[in-house]
Amino acid sequence: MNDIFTARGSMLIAGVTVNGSTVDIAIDEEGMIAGIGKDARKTIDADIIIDGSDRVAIPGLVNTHTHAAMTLLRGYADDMPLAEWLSEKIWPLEAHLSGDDVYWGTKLACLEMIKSGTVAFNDMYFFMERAADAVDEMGLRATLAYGFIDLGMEEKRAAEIKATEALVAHVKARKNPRIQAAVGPHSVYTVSPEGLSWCAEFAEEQGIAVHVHLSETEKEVTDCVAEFGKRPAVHLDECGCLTPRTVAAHCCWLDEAECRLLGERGVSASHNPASNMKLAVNRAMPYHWLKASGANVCLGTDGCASNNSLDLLEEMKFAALLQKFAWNSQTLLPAGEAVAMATSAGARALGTGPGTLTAGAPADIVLLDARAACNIPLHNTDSNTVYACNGGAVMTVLCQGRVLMHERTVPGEEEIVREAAAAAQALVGRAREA
Ligand SMILES: C[C@H]1O[C@@H](n2cnc3c(O)ncnc32)[C@H](O)[C@@H]1O
Ligand SMILES: [Zn+2]
Repeated sequence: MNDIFTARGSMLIAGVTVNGSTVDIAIDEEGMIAGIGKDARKTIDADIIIDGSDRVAIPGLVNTHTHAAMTLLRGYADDMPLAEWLSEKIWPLEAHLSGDDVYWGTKLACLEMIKSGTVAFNDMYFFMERAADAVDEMGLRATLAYGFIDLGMEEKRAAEIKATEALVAHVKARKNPRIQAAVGPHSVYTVSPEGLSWCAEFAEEQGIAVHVHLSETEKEVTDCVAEFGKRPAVHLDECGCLTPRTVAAHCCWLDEAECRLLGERGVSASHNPASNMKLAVNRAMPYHWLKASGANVCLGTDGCASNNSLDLLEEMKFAALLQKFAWNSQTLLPAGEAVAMATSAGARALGTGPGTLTAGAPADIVLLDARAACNIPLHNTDSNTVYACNGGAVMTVLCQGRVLMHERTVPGEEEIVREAAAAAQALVGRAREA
């Protein structure tokens, strides 16, 4: 079994179920899908064969908003409103974070994401050079942003600019095609207009993404209107932060005009339903307005302190249910659209390919257990994937044709669990002593 993690060459996933049909998926030496269909095995001379019988293949899932290393803060502070949660619990603990914490926290996040079918994620946090080490070793794709927070202070802004420039230079120097840098202005309530404008200009100059929280709570909107005389999306736009390279997380309290603005600017809007419900932000993303506007609506989990897991299969169900419930519409966000949010829309947001199982696409593939109770009967793959299954049904995960998990085994799992648990305990200990 170990060979499959290190073996390189062409690969065949034989006799796997895709959208109700039994097909082969051929993968070339570059990790691209060479062919998919009944005759796909003829397109390559496979070095490795994975038995796809009793498996359902779906595209790899893409988590478009998280703070990966917050796995270490899982369960540390629950059942609180966002402003108090951040200022009284999360930020005081994060003040004691070390680079090693971020390394082990991100390794744990990668492990959890792989185990639940995620192949790519959009991350915003601190000590991101160490997050890059973790991603490198775990084999997923990631877009990494330093969480830029200047709180309106010029001195702090200079430090945040330095940290952002350093991360971008570091990621570019690594030359790992799976890892990209982004600029991460945290939000309109933690970053000054000068800071937001610098982030927008630097991202444009570097040709990289902008990752920002937007309109998560009603307080964010009322405070923004009181301070700047405009709503958050308009404010971000005037600072240059709304572009086709932007991923805006949450978007709960956008009005209809702001949704149109996001559509006009080609923004990706990341829906994070579990975090929004847990923090009781009291309004669901207006998916119907964003969809009508042409914005690219994708899916995220947010961090493990507000979710408290990183399972996009669960998140698809939360999204489909929350939209129906909040907007009183049984037809809103059907299963097929929820799958597209977590796959093709996510891949578009992060620029990682089409996010589909098609010839010429990167072989980012998840094999679900077709014999698991959640897949019996298999009338409709999208329905079972969204409404019945969770990450426990994921058996095998490939990213760019490389096997990251097979038959639920991920290399190095025991060490990651042990070291991440120790890091979390030591972090809380340091904060208590301070
Ligand atoms: C990068 C910083 O962002 C913080 N964070 C984590 N979750 C959220 C959220 O839902 N809204 C706003 N900010 C959040 C994280 O703790 C870091 O400090
Ligand atoms: Zn967040």
